[in-house]
Amino acid sequence: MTLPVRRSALWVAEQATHVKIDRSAVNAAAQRIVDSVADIWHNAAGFDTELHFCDRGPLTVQYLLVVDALNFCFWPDGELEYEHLAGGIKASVLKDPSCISAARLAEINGPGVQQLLGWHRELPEQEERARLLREVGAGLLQHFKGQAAELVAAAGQSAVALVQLLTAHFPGFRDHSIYKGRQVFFYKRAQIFVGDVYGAFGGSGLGCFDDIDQLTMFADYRVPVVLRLMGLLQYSTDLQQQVEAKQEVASGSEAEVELRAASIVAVELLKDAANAQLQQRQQQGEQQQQQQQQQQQRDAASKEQQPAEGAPQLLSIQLDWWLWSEGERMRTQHPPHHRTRTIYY
Ligand SMILES: Nc1nc2c(c(CN[C@H]3C=C[C@H](O)[C@@H]3O)cn2[C@@H]2O[C@H](COP(=O)(O)O)[C@@H](O)[C@H]2O)c(=O)[nH]1
Repeated sequence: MTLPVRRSALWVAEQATHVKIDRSAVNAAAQRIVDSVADIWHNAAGFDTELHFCDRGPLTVQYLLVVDALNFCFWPDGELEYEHLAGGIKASVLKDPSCISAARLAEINGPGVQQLLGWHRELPEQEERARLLREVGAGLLQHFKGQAAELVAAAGQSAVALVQLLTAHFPGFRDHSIYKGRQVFFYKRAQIFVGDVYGAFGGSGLGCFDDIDQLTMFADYRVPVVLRLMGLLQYSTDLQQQVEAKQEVASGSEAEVELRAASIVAVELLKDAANAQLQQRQQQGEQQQQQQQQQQQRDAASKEQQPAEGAPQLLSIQLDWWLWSEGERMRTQHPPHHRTRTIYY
């Protein structure tokens, strides 16, 4: 089983006119990634357990589904960031774990969402966020005994199956567009939910997925900024002016779809180049070691050149977390991100 995300992103990138991928920048960018791979392993392995509620039990899964049902479009508030979403809901859960029960979610209203986050003013699209949470509560009650952990268990340790269950039962997660007459898929909040469960549980227990490598990066509005600064994405003059002037890029427009698709394809190219460089370093390291051994054992029978043990390979989601963290860290210095009013990212 595979997701339709990569394939449809490639199809868009091949004919994009508003956003181009500069393949000549891939190797240098991959070098930067490989030079900071220790940081990536730390970041990727270490899900941010300070920021998030993380007791490695079913309540953690419930919490992550609520976070990722609301994980979109903070920018109209100007002050609201992802950490306020994740941290605010964590504080509410610590005070009253039943606040995110399916029954409570199925009844929540706009002010109830603001209270769940502990935010000091009305949230952007507050009523829409309440509707999406009611949809999650009703869907969990109807299909999964009210438990997000049951939803994850129903996927049988398959990341792809979990994305399919989410998009089948919860319309708010069906992140797709129609581009030049064809349906193209991003599934950003569905995929990031799987990535978050994987990260929160350290890849074991409810976070164990045999096909986690099938997930793509999460097409948001933060990572494209970083990819463009690394020289991987080039915007048309019109799009560049629109983004820098903080003018909205309409949801479903060709430029918006191309921005998201090019981000997915660029991260795949970056991942493949970085993994090739990691493999090469591993082999060079082994060859140097072997030359030293052969130097010391001049008369020993020459050893069969063993193929390099598979160097640890980077996943798209690990690259995504690193790129996103870079974007978050530098967000006050970076140029503006594109602004699209959407429920998807
Ligand atoms: N591609 C990608 N996009 C991500 C995330 C996350 C949160 N990930 C954390 C969860 C577990 C780990 O600990 C990660 O650190 C949020 N977003 C998106 O960014 C935007 C928010 O930006 P700002 O307004 O600056 O907070 C918005 O579209 C939101 O949906 C990610 O990981 N990758």
